[in-house]
Amino acid sequence: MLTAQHISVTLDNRRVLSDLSCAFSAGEFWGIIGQNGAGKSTLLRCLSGLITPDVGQVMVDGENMHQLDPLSRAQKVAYLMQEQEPSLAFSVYQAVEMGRYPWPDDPDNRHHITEQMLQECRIENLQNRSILQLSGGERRKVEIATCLAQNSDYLLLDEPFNHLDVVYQRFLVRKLQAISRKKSVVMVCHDLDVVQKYCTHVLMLLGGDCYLSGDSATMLNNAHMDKLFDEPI
Ligand SMILES: Nc1ncnc2c1ncn2[C@@H]1O[C@H](COP(=O)(O)OP(=O)(O)OP(=O)(O)O)[C@@H](O)[C@H]1O
Repeated sequence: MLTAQHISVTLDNRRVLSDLSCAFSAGEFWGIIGQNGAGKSTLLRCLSGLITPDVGQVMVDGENMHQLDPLSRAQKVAYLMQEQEPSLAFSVYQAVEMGRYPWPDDPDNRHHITEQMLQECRIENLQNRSILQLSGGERRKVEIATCLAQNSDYLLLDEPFNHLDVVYQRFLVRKLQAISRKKSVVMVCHDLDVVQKYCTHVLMLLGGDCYLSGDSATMLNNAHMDKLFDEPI
């Protein structure tokens, strides 16, 4: 289980998250929703171990996330950032292969998994291209394939559908749903229809120390939506 226990985060002297607790288990597909600036990405950064909360802790399978070495952490948790700007001219194949860095693969196995991921994510036609020369959607597909190649138990995805066409969005959400039957998938998503249709659980960040979480059937009602967005949607 991946848990945040009473975490508070301050950035630039502003309290962004306050006394937030949540828990994510295998077999669950979580949608994190909230207004712009509510702290969704900050929470994912905390859960991934990239930033340390001022108060509280993040635990993964009984261990303190911030006491794990980077490789052990990456074996547990894969994190797709909201936006990533590549600066080095790796090929698509090399970029996806890097997802395997936490694991001591032999070269054949690494090659096999990389090829498989390129195919599964429908990007084998891009494999020799430089990641610097891809369109926004193509690059997003590569970032997703890299994340999935990591094969971690917990997938943290910040707006994974950014830049993707509608067909690929539908393909991806179904893929994430299938993955979530064995692992834990936690995604920040602004598309409430997608969250309603596919997520088993929802975490709503309402600002300050106010948040709600539970199964999506209970959470996604009009009263909660009005609270979340301060006006009817
Ligand atoms: N590095 C930083 N330094 C200072 N403030 C930051 C930093 N990163 C984020 N913030 C602030 O923290 C708050 C939460 O940001 P965060 O990116 O977590 O929000 P979000 O809910 O993911 O928003 P969005 O839906 O717009 O992506 C915002 O007010 C933002 O301006």
